[in-house]
Amino acid sequence: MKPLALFGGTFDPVHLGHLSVAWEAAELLDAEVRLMPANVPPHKPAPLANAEQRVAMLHAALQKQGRLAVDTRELRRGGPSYTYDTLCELRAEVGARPLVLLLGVDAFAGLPSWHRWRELFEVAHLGVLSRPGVEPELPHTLWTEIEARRTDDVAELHAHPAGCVIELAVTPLEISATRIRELLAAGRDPRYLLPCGLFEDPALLAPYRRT
Ligand SMILES: Nc1ncnc2c1ncn2[C@@H]1O[C@H](COP(=O)(O)OP(=O)(O)OP(=O)(O)O)[C@@H](O)[C@H]1O
Ligand SMILES: O=C(O)c1ccc[n+]([C@@H]2O[C@H](COP(=O)([O-])O)[C@@H](O)[C@H]2O)c1
Repeated sequence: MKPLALFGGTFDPVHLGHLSVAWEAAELLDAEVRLMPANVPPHKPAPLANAEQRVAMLHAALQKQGRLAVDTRELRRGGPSYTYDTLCELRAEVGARPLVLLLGVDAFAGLPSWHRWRELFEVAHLGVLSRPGVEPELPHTLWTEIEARRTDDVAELHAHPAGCVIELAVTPLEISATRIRELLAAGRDPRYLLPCGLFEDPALLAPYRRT
């Protein structure tokens, strides 16, 4: 069964790095991919753009394509966006359909600090996306947990609902939301780091510009 993959993030703002890796993950895994904005990201300062503004940017970014969608369940749930809770909610909806949690290798390295992190593997597979400029040393506890779960065979992810870890070598794009916020705050125009839909309405990038 075609997996459902969730790519969670703060998306403050969504940028071409997010879109490109999500798109390639959809191709590599032959999966339906949803971008899922966090309400309150558990390990980050509060975003500059509020939930409504971040969703508006995601919709503007995802125009004119049919492969990537937005899932706003964490915003509707409110409170801190613990991924384990989200995946359990999804598991109850999709039955035995394979679920894949997509995350960049920087986020993956921090997994042992996540809420109920070892139980994540019971509800989903993990798809770890390479990210340029980020080659973190994985903590020993994480290695131990993933050793027997690693695979490079996508068929394994289609055959089981959860439990595998696959590395996805995606095209490296050294783009971060931090850098984009810095550029916008400095009055610069990061035109080709962001999806063109974000420039269609000046209100979309207003949270990051100094007036
Ligand atoms: N250029 C990129 N290549 C690969 N993965 C990425 C890239 N940018 C973000 N990600 C991944 O996307 C997910 C959501 O990231 P997030 O929304 O925090 O963006 P960010 O650019 O890392 O933001 P910030 O700079 O504010 O920390 C994380 O799993 C992160 O590792
Ligand atoms: O569940 C957790 O404890 C947890 C801790 C840190 C991050 N996450 C999730 O990881 C995703 C990426 O987070 P971030 O901070 O890189 O935007 C986002 O969906 C967060 O909700 C989840």
